[in-house]
Amino acid sequence: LQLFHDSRHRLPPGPWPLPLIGNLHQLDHLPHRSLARLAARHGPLMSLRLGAILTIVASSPDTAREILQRHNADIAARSIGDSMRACGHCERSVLCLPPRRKWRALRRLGAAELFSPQRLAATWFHRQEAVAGLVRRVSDHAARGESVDIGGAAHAAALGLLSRTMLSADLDSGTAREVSDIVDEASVLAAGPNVSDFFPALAAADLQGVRRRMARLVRRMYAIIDEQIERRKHSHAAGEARRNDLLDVMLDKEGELEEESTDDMRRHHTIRGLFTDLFTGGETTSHTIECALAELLQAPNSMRKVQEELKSVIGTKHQIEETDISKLPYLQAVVKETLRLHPPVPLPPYEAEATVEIQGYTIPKGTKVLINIWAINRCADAWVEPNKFMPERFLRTEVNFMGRDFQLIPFGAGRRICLGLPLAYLICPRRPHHQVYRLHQARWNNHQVKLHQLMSSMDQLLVAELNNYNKRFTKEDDKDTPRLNQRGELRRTSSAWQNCHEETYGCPVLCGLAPVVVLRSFGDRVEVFAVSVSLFPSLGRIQPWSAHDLIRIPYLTSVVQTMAFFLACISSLLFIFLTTYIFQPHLDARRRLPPGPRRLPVIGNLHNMGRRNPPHRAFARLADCYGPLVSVRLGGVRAVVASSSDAAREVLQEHNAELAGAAAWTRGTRAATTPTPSSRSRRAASGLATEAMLAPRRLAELGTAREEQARELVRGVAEAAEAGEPVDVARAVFPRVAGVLWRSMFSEGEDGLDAATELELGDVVREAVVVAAAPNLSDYFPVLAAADQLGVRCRMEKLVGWTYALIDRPIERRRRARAAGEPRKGDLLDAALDMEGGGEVDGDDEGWVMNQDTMRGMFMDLLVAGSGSTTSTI
Ligand code: HEM
Repeated sequence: LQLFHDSRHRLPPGPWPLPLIGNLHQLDHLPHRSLARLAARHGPLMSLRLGAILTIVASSPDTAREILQRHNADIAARSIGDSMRACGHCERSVLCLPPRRKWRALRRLGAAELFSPQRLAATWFHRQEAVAGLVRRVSDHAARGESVDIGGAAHAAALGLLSRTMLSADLDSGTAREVSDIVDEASVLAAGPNVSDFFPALAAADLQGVRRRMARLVRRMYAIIDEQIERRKHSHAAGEARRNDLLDVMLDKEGELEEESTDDMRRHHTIRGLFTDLFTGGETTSHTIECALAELLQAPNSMRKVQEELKSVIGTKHQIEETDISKLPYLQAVVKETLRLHPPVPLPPYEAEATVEIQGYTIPKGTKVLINIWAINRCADAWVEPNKFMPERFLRTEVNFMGRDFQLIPFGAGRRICLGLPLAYLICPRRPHHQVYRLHQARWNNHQVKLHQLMSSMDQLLVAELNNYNKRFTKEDDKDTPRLNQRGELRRTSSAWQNCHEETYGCPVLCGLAPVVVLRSFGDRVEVFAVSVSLFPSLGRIQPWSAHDLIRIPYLTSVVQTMAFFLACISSLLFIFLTTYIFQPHLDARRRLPPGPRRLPVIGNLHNMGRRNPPHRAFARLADCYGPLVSVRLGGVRAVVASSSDAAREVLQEHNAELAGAAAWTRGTRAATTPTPSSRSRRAASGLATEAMLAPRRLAELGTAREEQARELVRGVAEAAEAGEPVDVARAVFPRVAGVLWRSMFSEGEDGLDAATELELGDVVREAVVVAAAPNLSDYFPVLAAADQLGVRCRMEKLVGWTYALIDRPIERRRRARAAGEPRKGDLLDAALDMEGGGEVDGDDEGWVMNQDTMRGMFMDLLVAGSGSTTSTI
């Protein structure tokens, strides 16, 4: 139904979604790449359904400009992943907050206290120290001929730098390691696919446990930040000098930024939120440094040019100043080219806060909007050989990443452009050049840099996971099984493996959905490939996984397994549903039912009903073949049709006591607001109606009103006939009949029901008759009734609601008149009000009470049944 709903909007083009999963099957472990491939086929503004979420993806500089510049006022809110809701973090995170007062205040604070030119100038020595420490570490390793985990070292240095800038102090080594681990794990959790993000209705269940794991990390991070806050408060209390850093400023402004709270999770929540975001920002910087070095190691020419530039500008100087950066154009070009090819945030997610039109297409309010920075930065129209690492391209162009040139937006653009851009701008160019310079001096042999050592420290987690797979899927005592050790190196346990060039692991679990990990060894070099065998064809192909991609294996698996679990649940339900309907005809055949046509599985005899003829005619034809008492199966409902006077007498006279219940198949149209009438309450209501409305005395009293209505009807028809116009008899008769019934029930004339309302009442009652008589899937398959696929109950509810509101008016007026002591009118309404509160409550479902609801139901039934049948007779 959602897909049907989408097709009615003028959405941008996109791949055809499957029911339930939408286009999820077309995404693989690197969604920005899969989306870029799809965009090449469907265009730079593309719509998809990711599970239940309508998503628009912008993949070209022009579409990004439209969204982040022209429509930025309407598309500036974040689409928040479920993991970010852990411990309410999204309510205090500048990353997630909607673009309103608090978000503006936090951004202003960050911009003024951390990233303003004055602040950055005042804190240059912190950066100098952090970089010097990193360089020392790298050169020590290099001097000893040891390999270095550059990602881990760069991340530690970035965190050190951030803590010095925010807290004017280093975190102790244990805490720094813990923060680094938390940030690593949190980034993986937040970036990994999560079923809750694609099916928000399931979010409460947190099926993959992502929110739970994130909550543990957030709580730990908040505890570390709280510790720093407490320390600072003690130092203030002890009269130590203020440091005027971000923490001091935020403590001063805490009163303005948050309400006082005694709740432990809400204390200092603004400081906790902002500091957590800023610590997380450090990861992007180390990722960039790592990628720049990885690219340089694979491009000897570029490496040589950087080294020569450094030699000529820096010479024998041991320390490099920030002012030197402007004299190093080639190094700057290397950083820009790295950010172009490897943006650390490739798909920032937004949400449309209003419906907007872009390039003639509609983006409805509430849609998720993804800016595919990865695809935009590689746009073939903007760049020559877009996938090649060519820093030289930036020596010839003024293009910059400050958010104005939309062909290069690694930091995003518009109102939500990266908050840390000024800092990142200063530290990114410095680090690679320090490292390259030192590596060169120490004659570091780049053969020693193994692929996995360039991974960030996140890969430890992956290695543990891979080992888990190995343990689970291979025999523990199998000596031939190569294992990855904790440092990510392959342990070769036998000579057989030494000679083997390819080995495959994995075993099919749950519908064959487990990943198969393939390790290839070429002499010294190890490459890791993964193949995922799944129900989804696009996941089934073999894909080479680079070191960076490797981390995604467990996450891809978890989402695929969760999806598989759901598919298994849904297919089981479908299986039960189908088998029930398939076997029902066989069960029927074993009972001594009246004769009837052969039933088909699932639909039973629905096909015998014909598409055009009304059911009574179809049943009459069946009676000609099978006799006056025919048994049929209408979907899931068994029915017996009586078609002769004898059969009717047996049903309506002899067995009337047992066969007087309402047909089961009226369930689908029964509006939720209508109380289910028990047979006793129905009997009571019909007794009341016969006595108070249809008694000869009462009918005689209303004779004049009926005659007046008939005269008006004839007058209307005659006028139309004179003018030569056709007359819709049903439309003319319905309001008259409904009007007569209204007067009989409530004794109200023009004063109670004016001509316009009478006409509307006629239309509503007429529509209710049509809706109730139309075929409805819910009547034939009661298990589907809750879903109301054809929307029949929903339509009926609207009509019933309108009529109930109308019926309430005379009831209210009469209550007031009776309270004021006005004389009784002796009509059905008076009789019903006399009985109010009375009834027969005997505990079982046969009990009933006369109350407002019973009255509404009774009056509505009389209106629909009375006017429907009378009009069709006329
Ligand atoms: C190479 C370094 C970095 C890159 C490439 C980068 C990239 C990005 C990108 C693409 C966004 C999303 C922008 C959008 O939604 O349009 C972002 C947001 C953000 N970044 Fe960075 N970033 C880097 C470094 C940093 C650093 C060092 C910090 C802080 C210490 C930081 C803090 C933030 C914050 C707080 C936001 C959220 C802004 C908001 O939603 O209002 N970033 N970054």
